[in-house]
Amino acid sequence: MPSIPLTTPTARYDIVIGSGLLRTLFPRLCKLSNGKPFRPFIVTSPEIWELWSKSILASFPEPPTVLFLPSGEAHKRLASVEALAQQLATAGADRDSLLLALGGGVIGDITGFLAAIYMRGIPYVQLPSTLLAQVDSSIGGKTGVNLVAGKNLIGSFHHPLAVFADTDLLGTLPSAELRSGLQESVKAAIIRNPRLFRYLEQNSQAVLAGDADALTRVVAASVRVKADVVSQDELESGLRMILNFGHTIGHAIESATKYKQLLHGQAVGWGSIAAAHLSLSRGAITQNEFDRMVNLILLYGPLPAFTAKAAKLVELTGSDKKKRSGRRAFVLTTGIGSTEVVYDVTDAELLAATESMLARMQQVTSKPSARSRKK
Ligand SMILES: NC(=O)c1ccc[n+]([C@@H]2O[C@H](COP(=O)([O-])OP(=O)(O)OC[C@H]3O[C@@H](n4cnc5c(N)ncnc54)[C@H](O)[C@@H]3O)[C@@H](O)[C@H]2O)c1
Ligand SMILES: O=C(O)C(=O)C[C@@H](O)[C@H](O)[C@H](O)COP(=O)(O)O
Ligand SMILES: [Zn+2]
Repeated sequence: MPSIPLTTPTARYDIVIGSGLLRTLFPRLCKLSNGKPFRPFIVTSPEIWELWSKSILASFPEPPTVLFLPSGEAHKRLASVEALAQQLATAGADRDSLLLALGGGVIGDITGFLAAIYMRGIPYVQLPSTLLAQVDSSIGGKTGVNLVAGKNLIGSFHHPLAVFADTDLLGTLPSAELRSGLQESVKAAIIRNPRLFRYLEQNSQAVLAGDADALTRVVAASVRVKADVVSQDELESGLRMILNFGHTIGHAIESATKYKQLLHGQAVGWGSIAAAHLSLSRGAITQNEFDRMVNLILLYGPLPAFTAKAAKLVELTGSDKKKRSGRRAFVLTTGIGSTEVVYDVTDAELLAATESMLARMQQVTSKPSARSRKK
C-alpha cells in the first residue's frame, strides 16, 4: 500500500493510498494520536454518508458524531463554516476533538478551514472520497471557502494529521466526477511528470473504466508530484505556484459562472487549454507538445461548454492570489513535465489565449451545457 510522506517546516504526515482503509480507520486514528484520548467528529454530506457509513462505522467502538453539509461548490462559503462551528460548539467539541473530512474537495477544504479556526485550531484528518480529492485537494494544507468576488479568497494553510485515500470510495463516484478529478492528474503530469503523462495517454481505457490498479497508480503518481512540490514550498512563495497551472483562467471561469456550470476539474481543463495556447504563442512549447496536451485534456473530457466572455474572464483574473506587488503571475508550460512562472503576461496575450480556448470550446462542444451543479 503506497504511503507517501510530506514534510514541511510546520508539518509531517503521510498520504496513505489503498483499498480497505476506511474499514480499519479507528485503529489508524488511535495510532496517530499516540494513545492520547480524542473525540472524533465526521464532517460529510448526506449522500456520501448514505453510501459509506457502514464501512466507516465498522471499526469504531462507539459511533462518532456526524455533522452534515449539503453537496456542491455553492456551499463552499463562510455561512457553511459558521453553521458547522456552531454545531461543534453545541456538541461540546474541544481541543481534544478530531475532525474527519469524509468527502470531496468541498468538504475537505471547508473542514480543514473549520479545523484551522475552531478554538484557534484543532487537528483533522482527510478521508478524500473523490478522485480529485485523492490526487490533489486533500494534500498540502490549503483550506478555505469562496467569495462572490473570487475562488478560495478566504482560508488558511492548515495541514491534516494524515490523509487516508481509500480507493474503494471511487467505486461509487459518478463518471463526470472521475473525469473531473483526472484533469488535476493531467495537470500534475503536464507540470512535472512526463511518465504519468505517457501513462495517461496510453491507458485511458483502463483509467476511465475505473480499473483499480490503474487508478491507484494515477493517484500515487499525482500525490507524489503534489507532496514533492509542497514539501519544497509550503506557503506558495515560489515553486508551489506551478500547482496552479490552468487555474488562473480556470478559477475565473468558476467565478464567472457563479460556481454552478462546471466542476472544478472541468474549469481547470479549459484553463489548462488556455495556458497551453499562451505557452505555444510564446514559443515555450512546440506544436506537437501543444497537440498532445490538448488531446490528453480532451481525452479525459468531455469538458462542457460554459457561458462567459473572454474579456470578463481576463478581468476576473484580477483576484488571483498568485499576484505579487500587483503583477500577474502566470504558470506557463515549457514542455511535457516542465513549467515556468512568468510575470510579464499582458492582458492582450491573456485575452488572445482565452479567445483561442473559447474557439476550441465551440469546435468540440455542440451546445451549451445543461449540466448545473447542485445548489
Ligand atoms: N485544497 C486544495 O489544494 C484543492 C485542490 C484542488 C481542488 N480543490 C477544491 O476542491 C473542490 C472540488 O472538489 P471535488 O471535485 O471533489 O468536488 P466535491 O467535493 O463537490 O464532490 C463532488 C461530488 O461528488 C460526490 N461524492 C463525493 N464522494 C463520492 C463518492 N465516493 N461516491 C459518490 N459520490 C461522491 C459529492 O457529494 C459531490 O456531489 C473545489 O472547491 C476546489 O476548489 C482544493
Ligand atoms: O495546492 C495548491 O497549491 C494548488 O494550487 C492546487 C489546486 O489544484 C487547487 O485548486 C487549489 O485550491 C488552488 O488554490 P488557490 O490558492 O489558487 O485558490
Ligand atoms: Zn485545482
